[in-house]
Amino acid sequence: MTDAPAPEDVALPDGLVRRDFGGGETLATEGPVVGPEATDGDWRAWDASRSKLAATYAAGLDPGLSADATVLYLGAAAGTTVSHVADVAGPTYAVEFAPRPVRDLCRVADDRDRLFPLLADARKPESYAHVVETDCDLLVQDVATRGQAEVALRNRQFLADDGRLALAIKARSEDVTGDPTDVFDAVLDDLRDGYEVLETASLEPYHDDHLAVVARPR
Ligand SMILES: C[S@@+](CC[C@H](N)C(=O)[O-])C[C@H]1O[C@@H](n2cnc3c(N)ncnc32)[C@H](O)[C@@H]1O
Repeated sequence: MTDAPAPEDVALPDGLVRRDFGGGETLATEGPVVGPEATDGDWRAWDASRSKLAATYAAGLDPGLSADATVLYLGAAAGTTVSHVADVAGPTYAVEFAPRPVRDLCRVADDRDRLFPLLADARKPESYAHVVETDCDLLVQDVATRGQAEVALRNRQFLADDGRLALAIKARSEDVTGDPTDVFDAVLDDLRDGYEVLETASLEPYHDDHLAVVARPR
């Protein structure tokens, strides 16, 4: 593992910029508006307090997003974060198992021809293996559920050998009462069955008791 650089030193891919919307610099992507968010022309503010992936950048980590990357996103909810990912990346498969947010996610995808919503359980990758490309460049995981390492391991099959996993571990989803540090260590230990952990960083102050992890398949 390496020390994370300062957030402003993390190189951003084409399509992702730092921009001041009036309250200081924040990340921004260009695309159709989703819900209440600050905009400037076609630029949309990507708020770290509403997105673990944006907070991962704010923590000084490079999650491996790149222009035209093929992305599998697990735990898409109503599409807040995955909309920004699809503004930047190529084909973006968005898995969410709760029907209600998927309705909103489908509306977000209506405006984006590279975003493909999938109503599916991320613990059962066989249910979407016929749709999702293999050799994905990036696997983003933000599923607030027990067994977060196991979900990442089961979906490793979709990643290219040189792909990246950008995972947000929520301690309380694994163990409500456990010390978050112990919980993170246990999840990272399990994750190492299939991944080499490259960088980790706390997502505070944006998201309490969350750890960002960037890893690659091994
Ligand atoms: C913290 S929210 C995700 C927020 C979203 N990533 C964003 O930033 O816009 C976690 C989501 O994971 C979903 N989830 C939990 N377990 C899941 C599973 N096994 N398969 C698919 N989605 C799951 C939940 O329904 C919830 O919408």
